[in-house]
Amino acid sequence: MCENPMRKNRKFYIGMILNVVEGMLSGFNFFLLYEVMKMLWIGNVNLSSLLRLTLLLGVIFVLRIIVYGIGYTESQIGGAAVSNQLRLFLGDKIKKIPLSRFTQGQTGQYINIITSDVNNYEKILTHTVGDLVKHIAFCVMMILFVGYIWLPGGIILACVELILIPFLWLTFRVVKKYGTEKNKVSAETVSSIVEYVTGIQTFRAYGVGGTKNKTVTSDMKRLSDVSYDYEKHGIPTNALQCIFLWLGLPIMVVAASVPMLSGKLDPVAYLLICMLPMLLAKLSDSISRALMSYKNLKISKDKIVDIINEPEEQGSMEVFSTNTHEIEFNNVAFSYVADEPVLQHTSFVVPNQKLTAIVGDSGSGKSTILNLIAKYYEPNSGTISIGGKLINHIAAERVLEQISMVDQDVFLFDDTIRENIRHARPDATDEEIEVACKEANCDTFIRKMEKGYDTPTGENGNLLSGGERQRLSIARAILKNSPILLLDEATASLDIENELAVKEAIANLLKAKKTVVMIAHTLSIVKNADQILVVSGGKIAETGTHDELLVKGGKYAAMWEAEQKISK
Ligand SMILES: Nc1ncnc2c1ncn2[C@@H]1O[C@H](COP(=O)(O)OP(=O)(O)OP(=O)(O)O)[C@@H](O)[C@H]1O
Repeated sequence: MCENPMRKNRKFYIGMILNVVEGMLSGFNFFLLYEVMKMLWIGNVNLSSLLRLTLLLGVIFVLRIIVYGIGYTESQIGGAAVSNQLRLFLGDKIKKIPLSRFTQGQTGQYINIITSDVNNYEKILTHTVGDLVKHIAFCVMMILFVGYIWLPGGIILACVELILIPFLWLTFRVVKKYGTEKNKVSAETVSSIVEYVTGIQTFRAYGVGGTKNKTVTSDMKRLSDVSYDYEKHGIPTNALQCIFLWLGLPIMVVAASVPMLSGKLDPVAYLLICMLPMLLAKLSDSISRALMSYKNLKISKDKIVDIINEPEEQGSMEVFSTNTHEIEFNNVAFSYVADEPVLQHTSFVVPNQKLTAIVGDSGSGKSTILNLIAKYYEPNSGTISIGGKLINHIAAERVLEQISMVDQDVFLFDDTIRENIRHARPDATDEEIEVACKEANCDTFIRKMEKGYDTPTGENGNLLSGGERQRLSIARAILKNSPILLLDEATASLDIENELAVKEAIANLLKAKKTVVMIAHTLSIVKNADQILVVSGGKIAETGTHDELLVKGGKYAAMWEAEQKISK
């Protein structure tokens, strides 16, 4: 991966140089036009010199087409290559940003930056900058031409151009203030739209879809308000700027009339230099618009730079391997949100190749413990070690190589069943995938499907039932065959048939000798665990086997009793 993903390439610079050349060639036409008009005015029309000038105009025209064609193609290819390299970089970068960033309402911002901001940046490279340098080159040629035929006229035009500076400064202030706000609100709107589309089923079920969805509608209203504000504050400056730029015309008409009347300026030159302020005003307007959109698009560039500079997950990328795989929490404290502790002074040991179950009230921090083992998050204090080695200095990617995770939210890619399972071990053969599926109790339902293992799962597996998705994730864990297994048992929401199939699949998964940490939502499933941790109030309240905990008569015993009453 390149060091600076926004680095421009040779093609881009060639495109820019050719844009300047094209602008200058356009301006060169004035010199030739002037000569033709002079010839006509004097009445000294000579066929050979007329043909010579026409030929020159033709050559310039052809040259312009060639330069434009090559310049346009080069800047398009160059700009697109830069944005492509940028997209690949950002895709890789997202992988390294700590997971906690994605749970702080930043998802919409990331989506907005990677999609629309990168598109905007591509537009700067492929269009805005090219148009800008071309217009500026044309403008300079026009001023030089007027200066060539009447020096004070060139100075007048250059001064009129300088009027642009204070107006551009004012416009940039508006763009900075309202453009940045618009970009921020736009990112928030994307977040709420993503949430809306993801949860459309729930929204419909509760009749809060469409305009009744307050979050989406209020975000859209805010976006429309901030867009309006942005335009509203830009219009007066633009209008004033246009008026001042057009002042060049009367000034030139009056100023140039003096040398024209005294015979120092020929009427053809007078006519031409009186017409050019109009063209210059139009051109200056285009320059100002291009600069404004450059400034606007630069907001997108700054947002991309923010992602590029985001701190990455730290940790050694060296292979993480240990002889044993016991897991130890030593005085761990953790909170998702500052000052709202989820775990405090949490210490326990998960023995090597034994089954440890975690039970506790909803929201007590069970899943958080698994998230910390998998290094999805870092503890605020305390240490976590695997096989006697601290994991805080190891890259999450390396730790995760030792872990298989089966949890309640099964994520499936919009791909075939076979390829979805292969993600667990990319070099697995088709036979190995099928063996894993048999163990995970999914081979039968897969084979019943028309395309078998080549059946698409749909976006996030929406063509499969909850139980089928769970079993596919168990198949992934079996295929990965890693020494540590983190399991969030969640069969409560399944129908009886699926529940039995998933439970059988889990039993098969547990047959292999592994260090297993399993969150159990029903206690009957953990009766035979080697160790049970009871989480309560952000701490490990009790530890022991099922029998030991019943004898203790504490929280576990009370939970067991309650469950027995319900199941009677
Ligand atoms: N990403 C997050 N951002 C902020 N708070 C979170 C996040 N995830 C969980 N929490 C909070 O942390 C606490 C512990 O959550 P956790 O998911 O670990 O509980 P749990 O015991 O696994 O619950 P359950 O049994 O219901 O799945 C809860 O109060 C929850 O609201």
